Amino acid sequence: MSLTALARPSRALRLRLTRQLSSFSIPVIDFAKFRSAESPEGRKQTAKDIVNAFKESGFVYLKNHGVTPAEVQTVFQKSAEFFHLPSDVKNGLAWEDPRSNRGFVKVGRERVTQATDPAEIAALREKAPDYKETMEIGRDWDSVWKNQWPSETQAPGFKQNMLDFYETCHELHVHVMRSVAIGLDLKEHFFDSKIDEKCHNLRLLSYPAIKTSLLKNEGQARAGAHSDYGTLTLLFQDSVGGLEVKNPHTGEFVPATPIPGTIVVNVGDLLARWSNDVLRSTLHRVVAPAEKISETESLTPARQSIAFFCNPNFSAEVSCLPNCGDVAKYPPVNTEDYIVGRLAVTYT
Ligand SMILES: O=C(O)CCC(=O)C(=O)O
Ligand SMILES: [Fe+2]
Repeated sequence: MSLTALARPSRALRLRLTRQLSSFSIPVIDFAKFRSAESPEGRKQTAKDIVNAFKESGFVYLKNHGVTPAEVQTVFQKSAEFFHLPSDVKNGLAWEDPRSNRGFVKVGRERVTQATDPAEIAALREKAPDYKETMEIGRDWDSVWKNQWPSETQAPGFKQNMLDFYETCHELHVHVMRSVAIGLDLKEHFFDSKIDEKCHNLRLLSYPAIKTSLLKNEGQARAGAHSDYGTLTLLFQDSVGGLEVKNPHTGEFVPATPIPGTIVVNVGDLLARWSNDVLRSTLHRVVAPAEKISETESLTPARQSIAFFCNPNFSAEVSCLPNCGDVAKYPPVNTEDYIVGRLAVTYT
């Protein structure tokens, strides 16, 4: 056999590799098979499917997840009402501190990115801020940090709905983390005591309508390419579209098209680190939706989404999990130090 033949993979192998690289997909997983626990085999298989998807793309769509359509609809409605409040009311509830990470963030204050140099991030924010408004909500009983609620007259029912939704999302996080534990051949309840203090962040997002041409400037997007920071993100999107996920093999961004009734669930950086990069925290961004709106100057329609960023307990130390390789790639890190550090550089 010639040396060239040795160095060059066979045509069949090349074809197989090309197919693997281009077959990046975000699977739809029926979570009822896990949550309703009808058969142990069904649960185990679902857990394996979720973990395999988290290894491959870092993203899944969950259907039959247990969060009712009525609850999601109400939260979208209350969120829309909130963003319609006058600017001075919203600005009176302004986000102030990464340690609190609560309150209203107006267009231009955040620039999510993978850059780590504060000067570089500040320059990016100046040139191409994220074109979105958000409202950040944390656990409501924190002894130090307080949520920035609008009054009941300004936003009737807002607070209670958000608090209920916070609990619902926390519960779902516990179930999905149990599936991750099983999928990684850990004990089902391995994560329970490390994620029970509800140190999460409920983020309401509103992307105003914008001339599509403005989103075409270099580096500009509704939300720039970034990864999330915690364990998992539960993302509820409306039907507008625009979320894209980066295929780690090809560098291409692939649309995560909205599928009614599903939740997009993705792995965050802390879970990737916990798993020694066995699970993948994948870059994603929000751009103008794929379809062209009109021939001349097109307007990208307003979009709403709701992200629930799940975190380990802030006191939890994140260090290489069992069954995730012999050599830890990262030193242990304290959850709060890590999350607050990441938040501190993305906001102005
Ligand atoms: O709005 C979306 O679809 C995604 C938002 C997002 O990725 C984020 O806020 O981290
Ligand atoms: Fe994100």
